[in-house]
Amino acid sequence: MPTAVLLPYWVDGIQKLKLAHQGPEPPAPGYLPPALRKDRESHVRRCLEQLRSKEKNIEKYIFLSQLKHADEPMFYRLCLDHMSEITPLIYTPTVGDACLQFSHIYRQAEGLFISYEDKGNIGSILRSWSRKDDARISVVTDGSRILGLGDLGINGMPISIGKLSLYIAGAGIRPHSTIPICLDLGTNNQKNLDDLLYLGLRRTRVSNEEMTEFMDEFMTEMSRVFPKLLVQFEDFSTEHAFTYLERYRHQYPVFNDDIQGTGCVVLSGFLNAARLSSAASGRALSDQRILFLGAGSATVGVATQLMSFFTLQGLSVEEARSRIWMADSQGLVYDARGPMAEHKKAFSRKDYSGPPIKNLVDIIKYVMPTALLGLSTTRGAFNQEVIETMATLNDRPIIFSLSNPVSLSECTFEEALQWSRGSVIFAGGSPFPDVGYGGVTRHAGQGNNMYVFPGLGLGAILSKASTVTDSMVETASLALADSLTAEEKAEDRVYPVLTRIRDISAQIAAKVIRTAQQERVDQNVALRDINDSELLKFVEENMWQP
Ligand SMILES: NC(=O)C1=CN([C@@H]2O[C@H](COP(=O)(O)OP(=O)(O)OC[C@H]3O[C@@H](n4cnc5c(N)ncnc54)[C@H](O)[C@@H]3O)[C@@H](O)[C@H]2O)C=CC1
Ligand SMILES: CC(=O)C(=O)O
Ligand SMILES: [Mg+2]
Repeated sequence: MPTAVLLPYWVDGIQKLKLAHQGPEPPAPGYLPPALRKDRESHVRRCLEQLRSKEKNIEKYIFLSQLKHADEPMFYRLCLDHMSEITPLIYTPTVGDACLQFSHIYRQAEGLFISYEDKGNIGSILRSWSRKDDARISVVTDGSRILGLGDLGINGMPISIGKLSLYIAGAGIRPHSTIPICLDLGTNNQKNLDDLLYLGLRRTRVSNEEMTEFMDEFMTEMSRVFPKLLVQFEDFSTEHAFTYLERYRHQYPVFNDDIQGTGCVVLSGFLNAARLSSAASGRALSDQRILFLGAGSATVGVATQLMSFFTLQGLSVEEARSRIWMADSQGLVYDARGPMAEHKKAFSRKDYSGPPIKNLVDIIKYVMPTALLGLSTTRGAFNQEVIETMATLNDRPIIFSLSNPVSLSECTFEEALQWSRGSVIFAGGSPFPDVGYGGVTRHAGQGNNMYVFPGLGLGAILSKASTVTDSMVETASLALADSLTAEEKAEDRVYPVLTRIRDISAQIAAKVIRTAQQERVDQNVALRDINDSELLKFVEENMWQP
């Protein structure tokens, strides 16, 4: 089996990467201990035993990273066979710690680092990637807003790596088709700048103008060197997230995971939650009142997706907008409050002009929300009083505590259950363990974009979409919402169980391909002529198996 170990080497002072294969393919018998020559299955158990022997999650992360380098198929075999155990170790919450400690736990090259000092020369750095023709998807971060942890600079690389591992595990994207990229445009994180082991440029972030010049060169060269590449922007700080999505989305196949992926996954969970709450209250979907805590890129992405869905249900744009309220660190967002960032304006309330309402309980009493969605990076923001107030107002309050990692979640699943006396319909951004309540095992949904980006990406890649349209994103959301089984519905789940991710990704991908066709952005036109079941089969057959 080939393994994807990347070894750095230098030509004329420029670092390049080459794939090193560990031993011949397949390994010559002498390289393997006798028991392994016949029996690979026992090695699965051996790897699992080694993983489980580590006490700290960060040690498990390091072990898994090294396993991926040494024996990639085995790493993905473990991911697929033990999805619920491994995902929190390679993704949120552990990936948050891996980012915080990246410069200290760094062992070997993985992915591409492109720094501001490479400006003018970005094309040659990209051309040093050894599998250019295979490249299909890249996750690109500039490390400026990693999860809710803020500006981590080059230490953000594990987020690109972690997301791509989920593309491979969750949707069967071929490992050698993925390129994790971290852009180093400096960092304003003093702790990193003072850290002698910090691996990035030791400078504060470049200006907006300098960044835009850099990004223009980067995107131009990316499309030249990797003409078939889909780019996922990840964890850019708020304004840059919006700016670069808008700047490139009509020119290249790109999407922003935090804006569009999150919008997509939260709409999906919200639709299932609204169905459950309506069974208790009889309230129509269009009568839901949604309050967000946090008014950043993720919140605006979700609010935009909800609004678009409500208009499809027959509401006017203004009626749809009127169902949505936002609160940020200064309280309720409303026009009369004064100047505000551009991205908040579309959802700033025009129907309130009193004094600022800063306290969340007061905001809830004013808005009377049926759903409270947290994307505020503020642990404890949904305290007992907040949840009790929501439970007083609603038979089944919808409370999604979506900030990552767990240490920044607005509340835990257990808190939400206890304080609402079991009535809550809950999802968290990170995984929360099951909780026994009233003699029943309750399951927290994981409202995380990881449920949709693998399938959305696979659909875009297989259809060879020239752009990723809003309708493709919306299709992915509705496909996920529709994917609940009868058993999952009976268990009050708002997202499917994670172990079904491959099936779900296949369904999402097939529907995304159909939407790409309807919008005529598909370049793989041969897929237009096959029926739905053939299309699903085509998708499944194209999923890489470890
Ligand atoms: N579950 C998921 O799939 C996703 C979760 N997220 C999480 O959402 C969080 C926010 O992400 P972005 O919107 O991209 O960040 P952002 O930086 O654009 O926005 C953060 C917002 O939170 C507000 N905020 C900060 N402190 C607050 C407080 N004490 N009270 C009320 N609001 C406060 C800020 O004013 C800002 O509006 C992060 O923790 C991130 O990990 C982001 C994307 C996807
Ligand atoms: C999940 C994700 O994309 C985030 O927390 O930023
Ligand atoms: Mg993100």
